Amino acid sequence: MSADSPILRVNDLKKYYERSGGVLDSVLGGPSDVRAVDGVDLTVRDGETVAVVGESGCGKSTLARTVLNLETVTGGTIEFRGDDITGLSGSDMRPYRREMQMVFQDPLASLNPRKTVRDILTTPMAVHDIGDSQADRVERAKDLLERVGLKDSHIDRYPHQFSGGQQQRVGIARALAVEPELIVADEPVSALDVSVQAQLLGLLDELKTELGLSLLFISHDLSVVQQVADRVAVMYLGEIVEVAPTRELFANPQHPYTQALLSAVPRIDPDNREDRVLLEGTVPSPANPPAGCRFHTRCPQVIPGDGWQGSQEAFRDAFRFRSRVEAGELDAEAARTRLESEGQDASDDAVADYLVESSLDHEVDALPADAANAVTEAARALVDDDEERAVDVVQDAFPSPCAGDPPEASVIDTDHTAACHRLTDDYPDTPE
Ligand SMILES: Nc1ncnc2c1ncn2[C@@H]1O[C@H](COP(=O)(O)OP(=O)(O)OP(=O)(O)O)[C@@H](O)[C@H]1O
Repeated sequence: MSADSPILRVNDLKKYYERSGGVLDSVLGGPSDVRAVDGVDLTVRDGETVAVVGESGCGKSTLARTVLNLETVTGGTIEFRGDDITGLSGSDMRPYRREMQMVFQDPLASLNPRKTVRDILTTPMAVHDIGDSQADRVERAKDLLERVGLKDSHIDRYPHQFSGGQQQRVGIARALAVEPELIVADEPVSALDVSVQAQLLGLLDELKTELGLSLLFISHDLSVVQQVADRVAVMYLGEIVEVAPTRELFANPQHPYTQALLSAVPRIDPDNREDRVLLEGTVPSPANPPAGCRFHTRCPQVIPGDGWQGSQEAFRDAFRFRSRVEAGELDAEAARTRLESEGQDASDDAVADYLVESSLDHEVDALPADAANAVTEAARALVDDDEERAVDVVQDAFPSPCAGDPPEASVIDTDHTAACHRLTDDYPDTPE
């Protein structure tokens, strides 16, 4: 191991889950893998807390587990202090298991209900030859309990005899029992009340400083991340889209996804609510991620193709329509049933109009004339049950470079990179 190397470095890390082929898969030409983590580069330096944030389903937990070799790696490498530990298991992984410990989201589920805290803390010590005797290990366990804010007299309690916050303290003590260098904490406070969260975040920070620990901290909650992290990596659909020192990320977010996540945090900049960016819809399936920039289907700043005559807002509206057609979300028959049940005109023209009106934020007339025609034509194709033509029409009418090549990471500042086409020279800011 080299002391100069970062404690953890992952390079182009991939974790794909195989999907078993169902009926739908055979129709669609075979199952595609779930690309939960898809080419992640990430470094944790000595004594640093790096947070990974993103919405549910972005692959954060999979990244945490894969880094610890708790999942089989599909591709890429994991280095601990410069040693390649990719794919190690059993006795080869054992020395590293001691150095890299995990704290889980649900403390109760992660603690054996039939064991006392004494067993929970001393067993891993015995496994890793820590302590000269069982008596020594028990003394260490008592010290640990005090260190995490519990009492040494708690040593003979069972997990269910503690509150949620206390259980998580036991979970942290267990991780510390083997004197690790790195803790990977997966949503360690999200199951707890806000006041308890604050206490535990304070504890983690104290322990980090006292023990010189490094932390990889997984969270969906940016207000939590702001309190604990030195650097933040923003994850979307299996990829890291932006990395920056925490203060820099909050002050100067560059990726539209980061901007949207930040604007949804109630505590940040409450006087500036008009800047709020709505993050629409949910994360697309990692079995079939969008081409190009994976965020483009939800991105408020999706770049118009050459020749677009309208505003950015109008393009966003038209592009959202395109994405919904591509995703098969516009159901002409359901629209017809609805119109019929409401006693309204349910002719083909009326159904097409309904599909258009219910999918656009603004009146269709607010689009440039060609675009309005394309939207109407695609809706008519859907009414005619010709989805393929509808997709062709919207793709021809509303091209975007964001749906082409994936964006490369641009360097914004020291330690700050973001991967968005808008940040490259090829696509300077489009005027509103
Ligand atoms: N064992 C598995 N088999 C198949 N797919 C999986 C498996 N584990 C996770 N996935 C899929 O991988 C993707 C990423 O999941 P993951 O739990 O890592 O995301 P996350 O960002 O941690 O979300 P959450 O906060 O909800 O746990 C999801 O689409 C999930 O359904």
